[in-house]
Amino acid sequence: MNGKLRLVVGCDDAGFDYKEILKRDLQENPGVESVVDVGVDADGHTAYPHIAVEAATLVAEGKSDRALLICGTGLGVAISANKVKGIRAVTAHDSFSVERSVLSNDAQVLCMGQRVVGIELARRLVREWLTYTFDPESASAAKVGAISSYEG
Ligand SMILES: O=C(CO)[C@H](O)COP(=O)(O)O
Repeated sequence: MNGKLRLVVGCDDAGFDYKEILKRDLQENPGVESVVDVGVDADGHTAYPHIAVEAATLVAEGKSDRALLICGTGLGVAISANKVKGIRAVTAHDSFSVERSVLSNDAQVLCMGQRVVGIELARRLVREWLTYTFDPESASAAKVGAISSYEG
């Protein structure tokens, strides 16, 4: 990695508007190398679990560094992404949780709900999210390792 992030974005039809806005922000962010969009598109109706698992799989396979997923609440996409081995997906709508999702949990997937959070806060939180990097030497690392130890 050259220090820039390879990202994947995805949503269901309830999260489409935010996904498009946040994708544009990410494409213009100098810290971002690439943004892959796994849908849905404007007239797409794929259910959120399929989109979330596709995005999370790209991360688990090392093809993307992180994923940003949007549905109505941010809950279903997180539950679904967490079915992919090695993935730690969180729903977060506040600054502290977004920070700790990376620094405490080494979460690679951030999920938000278009029906829950205002767009300007969502845009700010995504900007902040990009600035954090997990420290594998931190005290949190052993706890993240303990999470992984419970995976099959
Ligand atoms: O928010 C969702 C899932 O967590 C999704 O956008 C809507 O799901 P539904 O309430 O089952 O339609």
